[in-house]
Amino acid sequence: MASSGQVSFKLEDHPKLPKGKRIAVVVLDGWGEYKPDQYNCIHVAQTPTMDSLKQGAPDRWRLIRAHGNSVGLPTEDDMGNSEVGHNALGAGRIFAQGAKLVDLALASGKIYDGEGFKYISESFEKGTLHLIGLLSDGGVHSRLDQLQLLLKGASERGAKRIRVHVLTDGRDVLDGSSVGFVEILENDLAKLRGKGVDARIASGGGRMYVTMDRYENDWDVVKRGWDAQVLGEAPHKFKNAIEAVKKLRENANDQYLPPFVIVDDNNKAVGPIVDGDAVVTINFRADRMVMLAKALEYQDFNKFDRVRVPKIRYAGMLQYDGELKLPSCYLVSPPEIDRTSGEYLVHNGVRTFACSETVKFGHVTFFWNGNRSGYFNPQMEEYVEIPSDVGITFNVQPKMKALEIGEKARDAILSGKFDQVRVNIPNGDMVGHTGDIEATVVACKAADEAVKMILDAIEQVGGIYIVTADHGNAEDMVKRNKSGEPLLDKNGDLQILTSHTCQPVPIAIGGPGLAPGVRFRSDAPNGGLANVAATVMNLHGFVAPNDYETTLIEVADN
Ligand SMILES: O=C(O)[C@H](O)COP(=O)(O)O
Ligand SMILES: [Mn+2]
Ligand SMILES: [Mn+2]
Repeated sequence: MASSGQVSFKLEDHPKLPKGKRIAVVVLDGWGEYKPDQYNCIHVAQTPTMDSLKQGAPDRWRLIRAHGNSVGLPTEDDMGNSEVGHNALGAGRIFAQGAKLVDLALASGKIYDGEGFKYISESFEKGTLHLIGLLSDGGVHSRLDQLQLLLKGASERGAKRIRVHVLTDGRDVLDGSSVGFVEILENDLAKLRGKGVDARIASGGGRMYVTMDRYENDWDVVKRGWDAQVLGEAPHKFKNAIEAVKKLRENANDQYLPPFVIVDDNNKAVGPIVDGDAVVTINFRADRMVMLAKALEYQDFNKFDRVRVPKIRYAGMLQYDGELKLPSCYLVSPPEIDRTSGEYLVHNGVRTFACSETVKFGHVTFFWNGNRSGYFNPQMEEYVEIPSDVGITFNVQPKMKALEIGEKARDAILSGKFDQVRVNIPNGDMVGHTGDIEATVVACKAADEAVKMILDAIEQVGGIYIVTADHGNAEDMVKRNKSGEPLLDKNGDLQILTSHTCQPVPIAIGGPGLAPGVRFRSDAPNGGLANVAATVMNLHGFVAPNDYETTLIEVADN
């Protein structure tokens, strides 16, 4: 049996469950369970397939935890997200995630002792330190308090000139909150200036329009950021970032603010990135920083014309891709997510097909495999990416590519070439993030239709399905007070929730191939996403490794 290093990947046979079943693993992105009211788009939408799973078999449907400590986040107030959710689903264990690792490194001061910080600090004497990243307290990609600590720590350790390139959020936090975050940052920078550090905001833009694209869906997004951050060029110029964000918000929401640069009295950008500077991308989460990391680090790069490629010392907050070793320098070591279920299964003869559309493709591949790009074994795996629509907000096309994903999965199941067919269906999440309730209802219906296609195929081949989600989103579209009542803003308008939630997510198993007596255990009430991998391994006829979180199922004797 193949093994890597000291690790044996051989799995024990399950004492009761057979091998060789075709299994569909369906992840509905952003599909939580919440009380049925008009702001619960999953409830409002027609979702007969998901409804039937819930109503049909009480011991084969349950809820599992998908937020906070159950996915390795710092606190129980942290909502789940795709990275930590798919990591837990794929790896079967709970790893302290980037958010937590950065917290610890900042609290202990170890962040400043590492190679990454030493490397960038060589630029502090003569160059500028640039910090680029998402400015919010969402805790999904980055956190404001971490940026604040880093600003303080770097200036105390010799950074004399600092430029911050902000990406406004409104997706993991309320739309409109960007102004407040910029104010807090400006305040901190003013304090640093009081101490003799030349610290300023240099550029900005909304995260979905500037810099934070993912999975190479639209390089123009990264180019817009490059132009502003590196070249100091943008269609909008302001003397002051608070004024910039307030003004640009008149025509766009936080996620989509156009790029701007801050200029001096001579209309000259105050902080382009030049030779000798240091750059840190402050996001800890990988997917939406990898593209910029490539642009900053790669000599050979042809995704857009960089015009000028400054010789910089660049470090990521974390290393974003363990396989590509990108970026090569980083401030905090990423979680070491090893021996994922995907790796075990290919070593045990399970042929795998994984598919989503571009915006979620890396979720069922890269995140699922522990932030690792590529195949474990190309002979055993096929990953299919359906191109996402480009340049639109997904409330315009709420059906997205759900049916295409359903078709690809169906064909893969019927082909007989695969033992596991794994998909992510993005609609509830991607449309939920737009805050458009009507469109999110359409999105949920489309996702449900895709699930039906997959379940029908499983029915035809006598297979097994396992349907779950990575975190909540579409099940609650408003901000609420402690008793669950929707909150209004100062104009009396509903406060729309564009972000994820802390709600649990459903998990259902079934299909004609499910052995009689298989049911969810009643003694794992706190089960979460990390328990799914052992469950899937069981359904493939194997016992999960000892250190995996326990399985959710048992086989009752009939
Ligand atoms: O990156 C995003 O789109 C959001 O910040 C989080 O959404 P995801 O975790 O579902 O990808
Ligand atoms: Mn997600
Ligand atoms: Mn999301």
